[in-house]
Amino acid sequence: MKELKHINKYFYKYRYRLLFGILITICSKIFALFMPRFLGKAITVISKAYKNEITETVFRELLTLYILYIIGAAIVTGIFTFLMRQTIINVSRYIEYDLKNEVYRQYQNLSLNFYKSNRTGDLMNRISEDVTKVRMYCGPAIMYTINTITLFVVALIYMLSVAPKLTLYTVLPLPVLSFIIYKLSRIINKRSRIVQEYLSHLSAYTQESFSGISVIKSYGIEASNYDEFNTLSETSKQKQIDLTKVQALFFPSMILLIGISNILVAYIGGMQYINGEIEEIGTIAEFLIYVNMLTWPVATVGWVTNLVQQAEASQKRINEFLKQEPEIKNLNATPSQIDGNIVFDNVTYIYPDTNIKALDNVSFSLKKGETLAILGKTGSGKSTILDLIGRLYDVQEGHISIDGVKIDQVHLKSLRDHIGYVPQDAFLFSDTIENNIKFGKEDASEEDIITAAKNADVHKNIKKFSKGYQTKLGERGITLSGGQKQRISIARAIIKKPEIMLFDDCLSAVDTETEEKILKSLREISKGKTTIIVSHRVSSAKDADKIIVLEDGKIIQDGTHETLVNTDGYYKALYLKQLSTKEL
Ligand SMILES: Nc1ncnc2c1ncn2[C@@H]1O[C@H](COP(=O)(O)OP(=O)(O)OP(=O)(O)O)[C@@H](O)[C@H]1O
Repeated sequence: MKELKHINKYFYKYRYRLLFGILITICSKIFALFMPRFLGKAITVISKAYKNEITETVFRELLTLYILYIIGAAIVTGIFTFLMRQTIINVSRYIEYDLKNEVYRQYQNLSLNFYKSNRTGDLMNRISEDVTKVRMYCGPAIMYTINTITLFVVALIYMLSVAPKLTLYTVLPLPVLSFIIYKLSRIINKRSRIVQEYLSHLSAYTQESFSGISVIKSYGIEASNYDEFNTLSETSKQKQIDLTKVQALFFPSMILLIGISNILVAYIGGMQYINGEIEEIGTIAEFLIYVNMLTWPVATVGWVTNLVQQAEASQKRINEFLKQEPEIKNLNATPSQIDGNIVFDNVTYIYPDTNIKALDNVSFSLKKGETLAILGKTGSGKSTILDLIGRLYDVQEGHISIDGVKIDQVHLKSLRDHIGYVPQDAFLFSDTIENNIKFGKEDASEEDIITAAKNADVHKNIKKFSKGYQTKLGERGITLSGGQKQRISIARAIIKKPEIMLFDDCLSAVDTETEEKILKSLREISKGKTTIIVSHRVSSAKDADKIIVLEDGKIIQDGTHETLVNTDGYYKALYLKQLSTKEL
C-alpha cells in the first residue's frame, strides 16, 4: 500500500463526498437486512395460520404489514444503493480524471531525452490502463470493502443473536469461497494481461500496416502481410480461449459453495427447528436469504484483494514517472526580454542514450538580425545546434548565451515564445489547416494566417482546396504533399513573428523555384530577426551573413558565400556540384 499513498491527497480532496458515500453504504446495507427479517416473519405467520394458532384476520393483517415492510425496505435500499454508486463511484471517476491530468502535466514537463528512453506504448499505458486500475481501487474496491464489512457486522450480530449454531454452519463455507475467488481472479488477471498484450501487438501491427499501406502494395507483399496478421490473430484467439476457460469457472464455483451453504442451512436449520432449538420456521427462510446475501460480498474479498494488488503495481509504475525531475528546469522566474544575440562558446554535446558526440567544441556568434546557414553531411550535428538553442537539451561542456545571459538562466518560456522553429519532419496535427497554422499564435487573426501562408508560399495551394483553410488534415496531414506540409509548418513558425527563427532543412521537399520564392519572403520577414537555416543546398545558404560547415560535430569551414566559394573544401565542392546540376 506504500505506493497507493500518493492517492491519499485525492481522497482528502473529495473527503466529504467519500464520507457521505460511506454513510450511505452503511445505511443501504442495514435496510437490505430488513427484507429477510420480514420475510422470515411472514413465513412464520403463514405457518401459524396453517396450524390455526392465529385467526384469519390477524393473519391477513400481519401478512399485509410484513409485505408492506418488505416493499418499503426494498425501495429504501434501492435508493441508497443508487446514491452509494453515485457518490463513491463518482469520486473514483474524479480521482481518475485528476490523476490522468497529473500524469499528462508531468509528461509535458519532462524533456525530450525522457521520450527517447521510453516507448510511446508504455507512456500511453500508464496514462490509460494503469490509471484505470488505480480507479478500481478508489471506487469499486472501497465500495465493496465497506459493503462487506457493514453487511457482515450487521448480519452476523443479528444472526448470532437469533441462532448462533446455525450461523456458524452457514458461514463455514464462506472463507473457502473467498480463497477460491482470490485464486481464480489472480489467474484471470494474469491471463487478461497476456490477452491485452496480444491485442496491443495486433493493433500496433494493423496500425503500422495501414500507415505503410502504399509500401506494402508497391512491394506486392499483401499476402505475406496477411499471413503474419493471421498468425498473430490465431495466438491472440488461443490466449482469449484460455482466459474464457478460467472465467467460466468463476460462477460455477460460487454457485457450488452457495449450494453447500444452502444445504447446511436447510439441514441443520430443519433439525434445530424439530429439536426446538429454533423457535420459528421463518428463521430458516431468513437464513437462506442471508447466505445468498453474504456470498457476493465474501467473494469480493478475494476480488478486492486482487484489485488492490494491481492498483499498487500500477501506481508504482505511475509514481516512477511522477518522481522524475524534468532535466530542463526553468531557473529564472522573471520573464526575460529576448533580442536574439546568440553565442556558442566551445559547445560539446553527447547524446546520453547513444553516447554519440553530436557537437565537438563548436563556437560561433550571431548578432540580432543576422542570418546563419549551417551545412554539412547528414548526421554532422546541424539539428543538434537548433535543439540546444531551444533548450530541448542542456549543454554538457562549454556554454551558450542568449543576449549575453547563459541560456539556462534565461526564462524558459520567454526563450521558447521567442523562437519560431520549423523541424525537419513537418508534423501537422489532425485538425484544420487554419488551426495548424494558428498553433504558433492562438490569437492570430484571419489576416495574420493568410499573410503567414502567403509568405510560406502555400496560400495558393490552400485556396485550391474546396474548404480552404478549414480543410481537415488527416493523420499527420496525409492529404498534403511533403512540400505543402513543410510550407504550412513554416507558416506556423513565422506567424509568431519570433525574434529567433530556426529552419531545419525545411525546404528539402520543395523545388528550387519555390525555395527561391520562400527564401525571398523569409528575407523580408526576417529583417531584424536572428535566423538560422540548416540546409543541404547552397541556394538556401548563399545569402546568409555567416555560413558554417559541420563534419562529425566539428566546424570545418566558416565564412560567407563569397569567401567559401573561393576556398577549396566542402562548400565549394557542393556549390560546384549543385551549380552543374542546375545548369543541366
Ligand atoms: N535524440 C538523439 N539521441 C541520440 N542520438 C542522436 C539523437 N539525435 C541525433 N543523434 C545523433 O547525433 C548525431 C548528429 O545528429 P543531428 O540530427 O544533429 O545531425 P544532422 O546534421 O542534423 O543530420 P541530418 O542532416 O541527417 O538531419 C547523429 O549521429 C545522430 O545519430
